[in-house]
Amino acid sequence: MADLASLRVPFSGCWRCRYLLQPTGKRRSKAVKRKLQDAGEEPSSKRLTPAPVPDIKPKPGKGATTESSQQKTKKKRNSGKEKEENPKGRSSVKTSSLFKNNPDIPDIERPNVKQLQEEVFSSDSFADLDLHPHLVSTINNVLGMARMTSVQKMTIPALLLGKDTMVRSQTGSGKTLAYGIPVVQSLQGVTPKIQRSDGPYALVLVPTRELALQSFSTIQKLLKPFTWIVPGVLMGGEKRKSEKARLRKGINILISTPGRLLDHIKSTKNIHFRLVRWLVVDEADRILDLGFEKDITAILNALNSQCQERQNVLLSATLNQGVTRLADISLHDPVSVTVADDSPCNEKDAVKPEAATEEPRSFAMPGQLHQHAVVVPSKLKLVTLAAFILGKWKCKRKPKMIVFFASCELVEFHFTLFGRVLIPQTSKEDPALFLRLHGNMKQEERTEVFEQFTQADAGVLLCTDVAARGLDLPQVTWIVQYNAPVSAADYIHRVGRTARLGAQGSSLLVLIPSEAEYIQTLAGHKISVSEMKMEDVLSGLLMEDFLKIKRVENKKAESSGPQAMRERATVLQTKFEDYVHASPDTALWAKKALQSYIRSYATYPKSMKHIFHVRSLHLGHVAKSFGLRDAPHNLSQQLTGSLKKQGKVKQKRSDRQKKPGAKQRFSDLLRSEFASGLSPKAKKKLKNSGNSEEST
Ligand SMILES: Nc1ncnc2c1ncn2[C@@H]1O[C@H](COP(=O)(O)OP(=O)(O)OP(=O)(O)O)[C@@H](O)[C@H]1O
Repeated sequence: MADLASLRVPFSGCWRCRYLLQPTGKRRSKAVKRKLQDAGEEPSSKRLTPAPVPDIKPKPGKGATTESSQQKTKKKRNSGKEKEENPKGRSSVKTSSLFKNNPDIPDIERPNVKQLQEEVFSSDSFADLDLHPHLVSTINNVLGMARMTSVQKMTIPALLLGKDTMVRSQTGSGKTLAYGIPVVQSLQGVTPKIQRSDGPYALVLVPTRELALQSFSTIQKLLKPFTWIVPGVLMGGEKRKSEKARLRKGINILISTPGRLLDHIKSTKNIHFRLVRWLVVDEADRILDLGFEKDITAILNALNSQCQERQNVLLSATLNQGVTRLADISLHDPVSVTVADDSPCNEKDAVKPEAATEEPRSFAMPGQLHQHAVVVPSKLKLVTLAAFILGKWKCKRKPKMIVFFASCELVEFHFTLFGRVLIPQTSKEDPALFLRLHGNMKQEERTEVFEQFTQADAGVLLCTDVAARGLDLPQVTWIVQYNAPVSAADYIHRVGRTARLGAQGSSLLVLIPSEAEYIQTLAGHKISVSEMKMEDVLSGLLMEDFLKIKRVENKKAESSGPQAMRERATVLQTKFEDYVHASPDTALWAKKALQSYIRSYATYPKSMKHIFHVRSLHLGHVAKSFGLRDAPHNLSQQLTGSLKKQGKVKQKRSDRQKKPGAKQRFSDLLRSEFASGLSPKAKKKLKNSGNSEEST
């Protein structure tokens, strides 16, 4: 695949079981349901006349030949696929219906919850604090800030008193300065004056490289009048050698990701923590969770063995009382700063062991954030996302949008697919910035993309959760979650990339019908999401001329309304499918992306499996959202094969004999996917009824 990094692109419980186990005709819930088909149209499963389809020529080449032979075989057994005779009498399109045999979309009622709100700004100015006048003037003149935010007003005095502090306040409320200002204020007053060669006085841990760079930049600005204090950043992906050299020269405020810091602790002689007075753990719930446990324990051991007296600060928008459980952080008589508190705990509870397991029920959400969810059948997911992006790009004010995916592979797939399929169709005069960011990219590229998106007025950033925490990307207008997050906390951090510091922002969560219950889960955390109708998103396609169907002159009137919208969605889907099936390589590439999706789906925590379970997925339908015309039949082998390659399914022979291993489990999982939960008997019945999986 060509590297497209720099492309500029112009431009629910039992219900689920019923859907999987019953033929389409019987999929009729008693609950009030909305149909995809509008009232004027015959029910999809009964429609006999083929729907009008676009005039798209198959791509030439090997893949096209393969595809057409596949299609020939399909024709015999397939009653559900649409085809159309073009004027010359040739069958031109072979796209299965996007709008047939989909599960019903459950009605979503906006949950009646009152979100926790914070007052973002206080009425106090930085000059009201007992800060060095040069620091105040730097805040006022270099950073351009006069008033403190609420979290700053509450946190800075506590930290200036030397207290250990746990800080929770909503995303985009100014927590970086809430710790940055007291650190700088205290270090500028150290006598004798700090020397570069002294090494670290403050250690700031953050979860990602981009956040490390961002926090470094803020601290650097604050240090403008105090040139003798040297800040520095360590992060994976950079040359170790140059970092070692910088460490040797001396860094007084050290900002690092845990992994990289541990790397240096193990391998760099010149790193010591003898003078450390501050330990700041930003996004502490993330850093102190299981993923970083080993690293963080080793770092804290190194710290504890060298410095006894230090002030500890933990911060996050989703800080919970359990964060100190996994790490040996001995907070001494800590102050708990919570700007909007809904938890039953009071300040003292913050350190009580029994309170440590308690998850706050809810977290504050930005007041100007408008949250939406759209429920879309799997088959229509891809076109809906494309329609949403295209629709927003047509608006007068171009969007600055972040789209979250579950894995690096998914980001790469959609980045390339959208780039290749949408670029040639959109205006050259109005090119959109289309970027991607994920953990498998080289650091230079990550930094470049981060800076490019930061500076852009408009653009679409496709990314993983690497961009979910802490990043302060200015003027982001839309957050799209194409794959649901694994926790409410992750949801909050993702949407928190917009509507920062009182600004307006919107978010869209894309769910398939079996995931609709997730909206109630969010409501349990006092997160209120309103429904956006799929049809409204798809109707944006009516503005796209490149999706217009070329009709035979005088033969048929231009369709309008829902019918036209469906036709255009089908044209767009066909374009994606044509690209994916243009060669065996692209088809394999799409299958791998599909594998990645299924793998990521299997990683939802146990507590969420009733909503997100691979068995709820209909592989044939999901395949469509990867531009694949049918469910790949060798996916199981490919998946286990690739896992084996990665060494993830290595087992001793004796173990394999004892119990089914990862390979077997994955294989079972996917076999159930192929069967969509159907026993061979039920499958036969379904086939006889004319609703075989292949026809969906
Ligand atoms: N007192 C202030 N006045 C004006 N702007 C401020 C003030 N304090 C911080 N900001 C700005 O607000 C934005 C958000 O700040 P910051 O990134 O520190 O938020 P955060 O609370 O750490 O967010 P998250 O929880 O997402 O990490 C930044 O652009 C920052 O420069």
